[in-house]
Amino acid sequence: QQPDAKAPLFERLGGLRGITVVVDDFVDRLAKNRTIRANRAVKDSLDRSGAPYLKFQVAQMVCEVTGGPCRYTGRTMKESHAHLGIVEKEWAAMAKDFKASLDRFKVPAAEQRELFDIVGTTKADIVTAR
Ligand code: HEM
Repeated sequence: QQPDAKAPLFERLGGLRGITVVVDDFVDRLAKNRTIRANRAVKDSLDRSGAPYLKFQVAQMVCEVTGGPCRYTGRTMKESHAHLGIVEKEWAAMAKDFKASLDRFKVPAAEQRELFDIVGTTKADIVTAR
């Protein structure tokens, strides 16, 4: 028997402790990423609204969608990204940073895949330009 294999993804990610550590690292990478910062609207928004707010909202969302006890209260993905004109190559850059953060904190491949499948469902609402 492998009881852990059936635990909610939230728990397999280390709960809020694990999730907040990964999200903290991820948002820092994203905010420094050259491909991401080359998008003027994204750069201005990151510089203005700041990482702490984003970290809080993203962690809250990841907690909820992985089966944790949180309730996401932020704006919808469409509302918060449509004005940014995010393109495919910026999504790819984000995905790379995301993986780097998950790797850094040794999240196993299966959990990474599961999490990225969930995150991927937001893509159509986030990548709205070309
Ligand atoms: C290329 C990919 C992405 C970029 C460049 C990006 C950038 C941003 C920026 C700049 C904001 C602040 C918008 C504003 O306040 O004007 C934001 C908000 C947010 N993003 Fe993203 N994002 C990306 C992908 C994602 C993904 C994949 C998720 C999670 C599935 C996500 C979750 C959020 C959340 C929860 C907020 C806060 C919403 C609110 O203000 O209530 N983002 N993002």
